[in-house]
Amino acid sequence: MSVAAVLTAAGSGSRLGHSLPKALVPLGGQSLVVHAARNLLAARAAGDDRVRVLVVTAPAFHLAAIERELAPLSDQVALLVVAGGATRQASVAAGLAALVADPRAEGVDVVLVHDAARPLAPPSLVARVVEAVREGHPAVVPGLPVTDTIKRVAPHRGVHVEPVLETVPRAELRAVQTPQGFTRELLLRAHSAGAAHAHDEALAASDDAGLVERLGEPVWVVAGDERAAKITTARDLLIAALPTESAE
Ligand SMILES: Nc1ccn([C@@H]2O[C@H](COP(=O)(O)OP(=O)(O)OP(=O)(O)O)[C@@H](O)[C@H]2O)c(=O)n1
Ligand SMILES: C[C@](O)(CO)[C@H](O)COP(=O)(O)O
Repeated sequence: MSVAAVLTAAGSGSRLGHSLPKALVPLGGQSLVVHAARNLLAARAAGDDRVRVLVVTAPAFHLAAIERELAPLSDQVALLVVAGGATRQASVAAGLAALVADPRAEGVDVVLVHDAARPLAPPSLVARVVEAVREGHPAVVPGLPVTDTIKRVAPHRGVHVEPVLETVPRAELRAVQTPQGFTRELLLRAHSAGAAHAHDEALAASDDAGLVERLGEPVWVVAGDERAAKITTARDLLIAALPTESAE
């Protein structure tokens, strides 16, 4: 029994507007993908349960660069870098295909899926997700309560003033982060069932738990962590670079 992680790093980072693909953009002297990988590998769930196989999805033209970045970690973990796909879902599917084909993943029964775009997700969050899966929850996501009031609208193309349909009860909402954790069997089944839509951005699932929901299987939420914020824009990168009080 052991844990593997698929670390998605194949996005271009178009909204970040950097000359490098987002995963290779530096933050405090290390690239985002190295931060994310180090935090995954530092996590220790109960019983020294930790990530023993790491599959990283990379932009096809930057495979070698991502491999070079992560090479220093190869003495801590069985490491694989594979080309991603057209969508995040397709990239995760490519990572899972590489995982199941690798003999080093034979004993893996829990798989995490994590975004390099969330480089500062702390090891304690990773361990919390693994432990919730081990406790018998086959699909687990970290989530934070939302602090804004959320309204559902009726968007119409080309119309810049949108009518509100309703205010969604905020107490029921969670903003979901990564890493998300799954039993290997369930994650493979969810991706297999969703494969037909994986390459279409409009139809692909925006997270892996969404594919599990489409199967009709339950998904569970554990407490998220503000440090796991997603870096999407240049402003997010500036905020991530601010000193924090409680580095782990
Ligand atoms: N085809 C894709 C698209 C995204 N990702 C990964 O999925 C995570 C979340 O994606 P996002 O933050 O949207 O990253 P980008 O797609 O790179 O950003 P943008 O949409 O601004 O181009 C990131 O770690 C990204 O590298 C991926 O592996 N393969
Ligand atoms: C997986 C995710 O990070 C959970 O919040 C999010 O759905 C990724 O979305 P993106 O549009 O691919 O950044």
